Amino acid sequence: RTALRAVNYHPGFKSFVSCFGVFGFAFKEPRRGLIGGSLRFWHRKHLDFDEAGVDVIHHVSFFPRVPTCLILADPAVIKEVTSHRALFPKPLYHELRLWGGNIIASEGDEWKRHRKVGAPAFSEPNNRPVWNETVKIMVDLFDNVWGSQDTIIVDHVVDALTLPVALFVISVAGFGKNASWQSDLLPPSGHKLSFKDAIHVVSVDMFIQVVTPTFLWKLAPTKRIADVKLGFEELEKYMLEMVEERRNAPKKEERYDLFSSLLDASDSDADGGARLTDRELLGNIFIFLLAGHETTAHSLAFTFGLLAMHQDYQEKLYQHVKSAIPDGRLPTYEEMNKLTECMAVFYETLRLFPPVVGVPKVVAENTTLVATDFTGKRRAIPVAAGSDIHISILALHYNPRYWDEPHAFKPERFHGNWPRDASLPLMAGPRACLGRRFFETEGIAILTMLVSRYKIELKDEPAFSHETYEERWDRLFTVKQGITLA
Ligand code: HEM
Repeated sequence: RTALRAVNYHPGFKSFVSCFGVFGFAFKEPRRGLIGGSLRFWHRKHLDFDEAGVDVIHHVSFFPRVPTCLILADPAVIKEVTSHRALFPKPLYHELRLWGGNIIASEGDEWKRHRKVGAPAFSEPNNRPVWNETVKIMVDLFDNVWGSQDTIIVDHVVDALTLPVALFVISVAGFGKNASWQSDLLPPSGHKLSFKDAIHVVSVDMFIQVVTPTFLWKLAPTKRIADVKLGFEELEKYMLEMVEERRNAPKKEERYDLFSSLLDASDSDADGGARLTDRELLGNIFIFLLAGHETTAHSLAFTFGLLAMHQDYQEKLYQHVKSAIPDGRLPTYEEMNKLTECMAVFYETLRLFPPVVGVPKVVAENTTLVATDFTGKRRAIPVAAGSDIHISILALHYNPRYWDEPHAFKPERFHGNWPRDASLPLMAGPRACLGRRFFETEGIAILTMLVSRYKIELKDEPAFSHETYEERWDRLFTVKQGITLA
């Protein structure tokens, strides 16, 4: 009652266990009144807001504590929150400080220092190498793995295709770590896991490390804990090897990639500029590797699924790619801006399946947010210092006030004029995604190359031959919610 009074009895929903944080992830499926469930937003999309008649609602829960959380799907209110970083900072994301402080899991001056080190590597001159490396990785896949086969059957699109591609691209373009389909999918000597498997285990199961007490972690009494522990140990070993290899490499040329910026900042002889400790160096290597491939891999997988379900659109995309790059040669970085249809397909995929479904903020000082309800009335919602805010990217992307037929796949809506403030898969304001252009560059290169050579279809399986379109959609797009929507 106190929590409800604090928000002027503004509409919303309550549950015993919160939808957010570690418990939201532990109990994912919502149960009426009892469990909030992190998947609530996936199931409900914009429905809670439709029922409330306004695009700002509250969530009150009792466990693990009694926070008042405002959930936002209103572009104007979201803009207000994302553009005032000091008034609405990010929580610290302790779960993501596994090796040390880093650019994603930090705030204030600490974040400024990390951003100063990382940002230059994402400026325009570094996009061309991202494109060129992506093209090389795709050519290696086509020529040396898929070869002359007419039909390639991929049983698990993320594991076998999009995850390795995205990991290879960030490894090579961000860290100068050479990648090849022949060697990188198996553990090299001295390792028990491949680099891909080590980072995958950690990204999927990092919460196990967070919730396991230290003595149990050391003992690793169950197979699950032992597997995750091995993943952590192996990933740390890979990261330390990368650091050592680059530090000991003869200086043949000046490099300006992300890894160089991070290493320079952690060099004890470095004078001036932003500095990183050794733990922060590992913290950032981990977070850039993670942020640089996990979201991209799942977005590409959803894109291929959507194109497989919409053959008409895939044909349109194919014709577009053929007219932009007519003679079947490899696409060049200069041609990227011509590939507008690929971009529209990505934006629409990210609208329907935003990898980051919501972004948390906290309220630093007592303030008031003003939302306009569906009858046009302005409502002032008081928010006390210490309250939580959750920007629901999912609800925003399915908001029928901004998107016509929000559940339909219609990439054409991203040509011409579209409501930019209602599409925020990469967030906005000073804490917006640093890798936006990196993702767009690698994504367009991958999509262009794949659709120009292959037609993406769902595998014919007799067990599913009588499925309706809706049943097929549900089977194909059953989501899992880890650190990203998968
Ligand atoms: C589909 C692809 C991607 C999506 C949907 C995405 C989404 C996001 C979102 C929503 C945030 C804000 C998170 C928050 O405030 O809690 C973010 C931050 C960030 N992303 Fe991405 N991202 C993508 C790709 C990438 C790539 C490829 C990289 C690096 C190569 C990257 C690096 C980062 C970094 C460093 C931040 C933190 C920025 C800061 O706080 O200063 N992201 N991303």
